[in-house]
Amino acid sequence: MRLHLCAVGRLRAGPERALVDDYLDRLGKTGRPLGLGPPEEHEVEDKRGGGMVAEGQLLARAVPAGAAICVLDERGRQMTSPEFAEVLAGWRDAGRQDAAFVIGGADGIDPALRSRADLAISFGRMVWPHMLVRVMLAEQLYRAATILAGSPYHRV
Ligand SMILES: C[S@@+](CC[C@H](N)C(=O)[O-])C[C@H]1O[C@@H](n2cnc3c(N)ncnc32)[C@H](O)[C@@H]1O
Repeated sequence: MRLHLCAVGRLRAGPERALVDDYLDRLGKTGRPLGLGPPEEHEVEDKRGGGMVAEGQLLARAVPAGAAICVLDERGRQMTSPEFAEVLAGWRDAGRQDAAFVIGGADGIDPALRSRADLAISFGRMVWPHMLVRVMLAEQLYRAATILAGSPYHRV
């Protein structure tokens, strides 16, 4: 199952870019024998000031047809890392070819796209900047792969 990180905004060179690259690289290596990955990033930018709706349309185009969709949203479900790993394994075992993880822009994720999501997850009730959410998502995807691989990276 390919993993797609679909996000508003370009992550330029800097600490967040370096962290995302590192976690996605590790995820690619750990996930391959598990049938997870390779991870791909899809960055979208609406230069016409169309706001959340225009961003939602660009994000929707970045989501592959038939993909399981998980939106990142502070109002979503808070889950443990092993629970998140189980969700991924469940989608993979159900034969999903793609899973897309969607991070919105300053105004959040358009309800039209949100309503198509299989899952909405929250990294807590506080709002985080989208670039930090991308780092946290990359880390949690890598962590999920290590949990499914039985590696000692994740400790309770
Ligand atoms: C700056 S936030 C926008 C918050 C916006 N006010 C809203 O209503 O969604 C940008 C994106 O980061 C993600 N995000 C921010 N905080 C989050 C959290 N606590 N949990 C999950 N995702 C979060 C969401 O995808 C959000 O669309």
